Amino acid sequence: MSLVISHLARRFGATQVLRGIDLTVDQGELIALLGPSGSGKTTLLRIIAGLDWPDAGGLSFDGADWLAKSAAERRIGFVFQHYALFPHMTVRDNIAFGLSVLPRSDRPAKAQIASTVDGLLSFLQIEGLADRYPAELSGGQRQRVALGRAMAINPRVLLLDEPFGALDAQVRRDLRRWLRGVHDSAGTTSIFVTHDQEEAFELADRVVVMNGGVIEQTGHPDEIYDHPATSFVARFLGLTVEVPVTMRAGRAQAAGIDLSALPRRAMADGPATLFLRPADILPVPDPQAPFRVTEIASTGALLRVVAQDDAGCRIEAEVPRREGRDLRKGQPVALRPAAGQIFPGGPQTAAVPIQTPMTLKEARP
Ligand SMILES: Nc1ncnc2c1ncn2[C@@H]1O[C@H](COP(=O)(O)OP(=O)(O)OP(=O)(O)O)[C@@H](O)[C@H]1O
Repeated sequence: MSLVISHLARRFGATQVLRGIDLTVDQGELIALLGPSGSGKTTLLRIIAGLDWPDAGGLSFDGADWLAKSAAERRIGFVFQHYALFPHMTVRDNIAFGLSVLPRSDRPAKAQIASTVDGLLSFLQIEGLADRYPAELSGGQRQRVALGRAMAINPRVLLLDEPFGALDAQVRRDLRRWLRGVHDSAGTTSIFVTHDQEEAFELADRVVVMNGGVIEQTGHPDEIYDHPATSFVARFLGLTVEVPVTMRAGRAQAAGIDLSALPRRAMADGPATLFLRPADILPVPDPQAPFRVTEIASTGALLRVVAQDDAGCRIEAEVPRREGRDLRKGQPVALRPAAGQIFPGGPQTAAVPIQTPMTLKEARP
């Protein structure tokens, strides 16, 4: 019972918001749509929900054409960022709502609805809130209730649009774990939208990274983290240090940076860009090195160390406090990246998606 999205396109006026989305979501999967603002995540979710229609492409569930079905016929559960609970109804009545407005022929008997709601209240660990009104709940409690309301109709697919976006960090973390548990026990197929990388990685079975209306990469969180497929994904996932390098006979070279540990790769000679995470760069005191420490600042457990060479190349590293205790401002340092990605092309062209990333971490020289 997969949800199959094929070549989906959507334009609003002159703006092409979705440019050919292909994605298959399997039964029971928890998928995160991750991407910056305006990348088309919500538009895709709304089309799946039946709240909007594409200009081209297909959408089917379990072989049935969903574009020919109304939102109600699709039986989708939807949770929005801003709690859409009915303020004049208790939690119990809010959760019962979806069932109590079904056509008479499909509507369960009152006692059946009450027992479904009791079951959900207990499953979602919100029994104590049953008789409260939304105004008497915290933000986190409201989102639990909103999920209860979405799940009451036993949805084929559960869609969550930044469900925790309006909540503070600690509540978000608690709710994430709670949602993952609920998802696993209920076995629902779920798709949630977020622009929070940590949230996507902690929650999802698979992460779909979107940018400018296309899918840049789909994969298990570890796969995306370790092997970003494009320079966009690399930047988005924190590989924010970009160093121009030259590829020669499969080796990356950059003045003053020790890339000797990097493996030989089957890449054409010429300019390329090395993408590094600040945490993967270790500055090591070395009197011969052309880089000098220009800034050291503590962020708590980590030291943020900036090193610069005479040519103006500026590289920022994050070093565990203990490993960086010998570093001093003005000191010459050699830079030794422990891991990184290389994409062909200089820094200007590195923004163009390239399909052949190079992983330095696991490859052998
Ligand atoms: N009904 C509409 N009419 C015109 N433009 C729209 C409409 N809905 C969305 N857009 C535009 O489509 C683009 C994608 O919007 P969408 O909400 O899908 O992005 P998003 O990735 O969910 O962003 P965010 O994280 O900010 O919610 C934006 O440029 C937005 O302004």
